[in-house]
Amino acid sequence: MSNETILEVDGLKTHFYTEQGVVRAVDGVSFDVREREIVGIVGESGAGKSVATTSILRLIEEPGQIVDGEITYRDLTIVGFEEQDDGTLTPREAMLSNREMRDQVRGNEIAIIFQDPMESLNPVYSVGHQVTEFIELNRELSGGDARQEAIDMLREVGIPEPENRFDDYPHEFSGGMRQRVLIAMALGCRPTLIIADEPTTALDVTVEGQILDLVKDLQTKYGTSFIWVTHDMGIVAEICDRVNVMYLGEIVEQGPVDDIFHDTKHPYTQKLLESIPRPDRTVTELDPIAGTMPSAINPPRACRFHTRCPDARVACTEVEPRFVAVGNDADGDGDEHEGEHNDHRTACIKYDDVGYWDSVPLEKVGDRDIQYVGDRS
Ligand SMILES: Nc1ncnc2c1ncn2[C@@H]1O[C@H](COP(=O)(O)OP(=O)(O)OP(=O)(O)O)[C@@H](O)[C@H]1O
Ligand code: NI
Repeated sequence: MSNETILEVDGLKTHFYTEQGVVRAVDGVSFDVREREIVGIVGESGAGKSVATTSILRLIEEPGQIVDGEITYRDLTIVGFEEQDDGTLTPREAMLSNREMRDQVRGNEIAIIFQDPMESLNPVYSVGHQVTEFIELNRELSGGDARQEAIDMLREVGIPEPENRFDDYPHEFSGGMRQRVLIAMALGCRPTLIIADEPTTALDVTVEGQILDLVKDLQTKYGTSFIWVTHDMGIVAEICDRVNVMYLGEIVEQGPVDDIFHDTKHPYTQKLLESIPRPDRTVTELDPIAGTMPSAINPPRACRFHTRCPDARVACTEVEPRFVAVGNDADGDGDEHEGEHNDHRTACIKYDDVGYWDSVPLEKVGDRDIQYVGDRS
């Protein structure tokens, strides 16, 4: 069974023009979302996960700008450019206006849930009022019908006695309950896709587990697709169907969750997997990924992960990795085309025929030697 693709992101670049330089927050990212699936975006802080998802809703603010790529939602062009004679890119005619984004896409087709419910909920209005208003804004429901729908949705997300809690204010709810309210709000608009940006990060593990269970149930019941942003591979394992692993503005590996976990290709993905919290290890025992993420203003050339990669060789500082299909070579004949029928892909030159294996490991050459390697970027 293969579900229809509803969202397609192709070569997206979103940059921030700051005094320090151009922050290449999202730098050529491609992925898609199909009907009824939960797609993860995972990576460390600063990888570009939030910038990528806010780009989808066209909520990027100054000094940020979407500078290249295509984003298509069903037959709607959220982002699209055409090249002018002088080589510059200008928005295509078909690209939705800001008004069309507001009226046709945001809320009613694609809804977003943020990490901190207190930022999304207004402290001076009751929870019930806010859910009702949001539903009125995004659906053809008003007055008593919207109120009833709000109550139904609050019940649906597990708020006990929603009629009695309707007039309570956000501060009268616990963190987990507030997160449920946001899910009720999003769901009440019957969107096709919900983008959830680390919505369980602030919650304790038990409450987080309850929210994840709730989302899985609702996803099955309503058939909503999700993009789930997280830094935690454990959460990816729990709820995602497919996942995109992001590092420094790029996707380094993508594919079905089973493949990513059991046939891991990219060394960065491997590191993320090793850092999953486990009951038998305390937080301080987690394997941290060595070093910190370099700046997105001057990212390392060629493979951006080479400065922290345990497997890095000189070639990794020279050759820009291509995104290659890495599906199982089931018959072991080394047929490189076999993988093209599989949607497991990675951007690591180990899996491309560009000289990685003949190259000298970086640890065997001093840092200074690297600077003399010809710049190919
Ligand atoms: N308004 C802004 N101005 C300048 N740089 C920005 C702005 N917003 C984001 N960035 C930069 O873009 C990069 C990606 O940020 P983003 O928030 O998408 O990361 P993230 O993967 O969501 O991280 P986290 O897990 O911490 O939420 C970072 O280098 C960040 O500093
Ligand atoms: Ni973020």
